[in-house]
Amino acid sequence: MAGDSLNSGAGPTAPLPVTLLTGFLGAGKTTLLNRLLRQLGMEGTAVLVNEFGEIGLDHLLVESLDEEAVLLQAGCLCCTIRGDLARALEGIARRVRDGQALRRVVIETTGLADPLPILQTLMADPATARHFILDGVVTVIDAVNGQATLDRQPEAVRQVAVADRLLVSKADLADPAALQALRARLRGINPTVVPRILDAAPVSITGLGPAAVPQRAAVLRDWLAEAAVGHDQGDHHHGHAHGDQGHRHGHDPNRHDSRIHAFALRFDTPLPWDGLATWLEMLAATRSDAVLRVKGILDLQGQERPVAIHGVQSVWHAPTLLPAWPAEVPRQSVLVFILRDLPRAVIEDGIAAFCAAAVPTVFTPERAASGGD
Ligand SMILES: Nc1nc2c(ncn2[C@@H]2O[C@H](COP(=O)(O)OP(=O)(O)OP(=O)(O)O)[C@@H](O)[C@H]2O)c(=O)[nH]1
Repeated sequence: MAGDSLNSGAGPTAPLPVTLLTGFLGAGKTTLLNRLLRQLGMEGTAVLVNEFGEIGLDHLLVESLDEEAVLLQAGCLCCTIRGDLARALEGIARRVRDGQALRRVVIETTGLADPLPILQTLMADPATARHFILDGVVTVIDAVNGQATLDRQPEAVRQVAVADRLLVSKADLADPAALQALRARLRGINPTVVPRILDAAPVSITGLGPAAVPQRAAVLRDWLAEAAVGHDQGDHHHGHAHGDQGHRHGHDPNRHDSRIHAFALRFDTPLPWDGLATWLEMLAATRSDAVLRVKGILDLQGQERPVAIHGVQSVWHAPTLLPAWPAEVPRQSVLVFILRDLPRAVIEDGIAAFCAAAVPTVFTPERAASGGD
């Protein structure tokens, strides 16, 4: 069963992918959603809209949703979320059982929402985790107000930090220098994602993996390439799991961002599942306050296929075996960490120590599901 530990239970069958669409108040989430819902491939999208305040209006502003839009009860999604969101998703699962051709869910959060409790609900609630899988977190940042929002609002920084895709809106209203400064700041908070400007070009908010269980090699290739961007920010290449101990801490010039940082680690030789899983579980159990999100594609000892893992604070989704390594991508593990007040060296040293001490084992999903031996 998902939601307990990294070694617990097999994944659900054919779960509906869920995209979390965040961004601060007025950033342009609804505008983007309206545009996306008209795009090919977005048919069968159920939209959950959450609002802050007495009267919800956004669901009226989201066009072309018909019966598929569900307005979550007024109230801050991150505060009152667990029951409401789980119930709303349960309703969607019921509709699918009744034969409605729903293919994905988009949750548009209130601008004030902290995305983490929402992610936790998706993964920790057993019934929810059976029917749904997190596809990705998409965060919209307003090019005009983004900097000021990040200065003032810690939740906006968290929205950027945990994002799988960063989309900058209102670039048409911002001057180029300001836009550049904003992009640099976003890269500082989350160097594992390349911010994209929202312009007339087609944009996708789906298949962001690894949580999406990418079935297409192209998705996996793009994810690995983008996550590797984290190396620009003082990362280094790990020759092997217990290799180089050298490291640099991310130096963030923005004081309001400085508690949260994201980086990617890369390992060229196959990792021992037991050592890595034990370390990650221990980390999540003891420092769930500091571990906002972990995601990765792994090359594991004794396993020919890539394995996707992802966790939010102390909650882990069951590891997923992906179809194959794309031909043109070097086989290597990429692990992305989004941390608060936890030095990168703690992660690097912990992984190195646990992997060095691990007895070589063969990873299989069944073995991971049974908790190891
Ligand atoms: N010029 C310009 N205006 C935009 C752009 N994106 C959104 N807007 C405008 O910004 C305003 C807010 O956009 P919404 O899509 O309602 O923003 P939101 O994030 O859903 O807002 P809340 O639900 O209040 O958090 C609207 O007036 C949009 O027309 C953009 O790229 N350029």
